[in-house]
Amino acid sequence: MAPVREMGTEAPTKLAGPELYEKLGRPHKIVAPMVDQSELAWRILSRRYGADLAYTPMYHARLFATEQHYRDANFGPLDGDAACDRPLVVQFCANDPEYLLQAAKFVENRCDAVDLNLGCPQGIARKGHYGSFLMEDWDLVRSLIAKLHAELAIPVTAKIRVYDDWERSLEYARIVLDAGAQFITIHGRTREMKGQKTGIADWKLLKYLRDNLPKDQVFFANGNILYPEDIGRCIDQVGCDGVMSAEGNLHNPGVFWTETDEKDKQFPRIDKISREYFEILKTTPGEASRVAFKSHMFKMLRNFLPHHTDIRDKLARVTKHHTLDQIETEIIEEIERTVEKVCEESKDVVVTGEVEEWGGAYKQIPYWRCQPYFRRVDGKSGQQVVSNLIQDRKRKAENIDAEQPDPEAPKAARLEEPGYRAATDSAKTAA
Ligand SMILES: Cc1cc2nc3c(=O)[nH]c(=O)nc-3n(C[C@H](O)[C@H](O)[C@H](O)COP(=O)(O)O)c2cc1C
Repeated sequence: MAPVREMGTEAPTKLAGPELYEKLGRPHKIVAPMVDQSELAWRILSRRYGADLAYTPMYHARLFATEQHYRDANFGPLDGDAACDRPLVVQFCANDPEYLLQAAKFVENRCDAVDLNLGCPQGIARKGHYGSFLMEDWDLVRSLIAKLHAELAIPVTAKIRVYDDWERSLEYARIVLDAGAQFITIHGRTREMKGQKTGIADWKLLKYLRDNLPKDQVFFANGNILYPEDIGRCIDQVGCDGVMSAEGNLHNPGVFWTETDEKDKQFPRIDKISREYFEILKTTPGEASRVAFKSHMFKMLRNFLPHHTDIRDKLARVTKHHTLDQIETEIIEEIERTVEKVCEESKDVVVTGEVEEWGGAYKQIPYWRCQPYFRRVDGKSGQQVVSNLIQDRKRKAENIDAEQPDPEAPKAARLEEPGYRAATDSAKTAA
């Protein structure tokens, strides 16, 4: 059983949002909660590359409250450790205030706040009636947050999605805050925007919400982060306190590196980052970090693996039965040997394109470095299209090849990743 406060005792006094934000060192680069992906090892790695706050994956409150095995598998002895895993917010999904409180009690001394997931759009959340499917049940949202606000020793926070209707989105955010949430993270996409329909997050709506919520409300924006520069752009455009990234962080932990423009930090070589991540993995106990290994590697190496299919095949064959020694010799060392050789033979330069209408610029990054993922369009990888776009602009600037425009360049506008979507969106707005 989780430790329960004695009947009749006063609700604990705890930090309000602005005080908590100060205490945590005013974090503004935030690792998003990600099921099976924002586990301890990944959080440690992301912090080394600039993240200053991290969220755990979403845990199921009832299972966490009632099943020791579930807790042990997901939240090991070093999770929330003062030396290696703070500041930390632990996220739950829930539809029962009692279970939510019981679950939260287990972690109240091992994190800085507990977050309620109000954004999960997946079928499993519809079935279980949690995440974004509570957007129709504001009374339940209120009672879940209010319960933690009244009875948990640490602050409660919430992460929500938006509605198409801006006023409704604002009303919803106010419900969440009035119930007691101290930080609010707003993912600028609606519940319907998922999978192929992901689309761009709406920073204009996020700005509207920011402007109409209390000035001292701690507000994190989520969505559309491709490159480190996008973090500053988002803070400027939305006026938020911090920026949360999920997919951008998974494909490139360097996305949070804004201190310098060193390419080894912003777009780490995949041999170096694989080694660094693996060394962390060796020191992090618990099932969660081991389970996440393969998926992290596939994402960080996404652009590299099509060039080195032997490594892709070996990685695909990794199972939970592989020992760390086997992983080291079969995968990590193989990547190191291969990238060393490639680097000797190839040009290792990051080329930044012109500033696009959406306010940022695409980059051409060597395939052996971490970089954002662009979905395939018309059989072309997004990265190919980005390269073509940059080359085309360069040629035009140099007045070369004027008669033969690159046939791929116009297709860039049809790519679905955030930057591309932002490009088409702002073009539409301007029109
Ligand atoms: C692999 C993965 C797992 C996710 N799991 C969670 C989760 O546990 N809780 C949550 O609130 N959102 C979750 N999300 C959503 C992200 O936190 C984030 O809101 C969304 O991906 C948009 O941010 P992005 O544009 O930076 O990817 C997940 C996203 C991904 C890609």
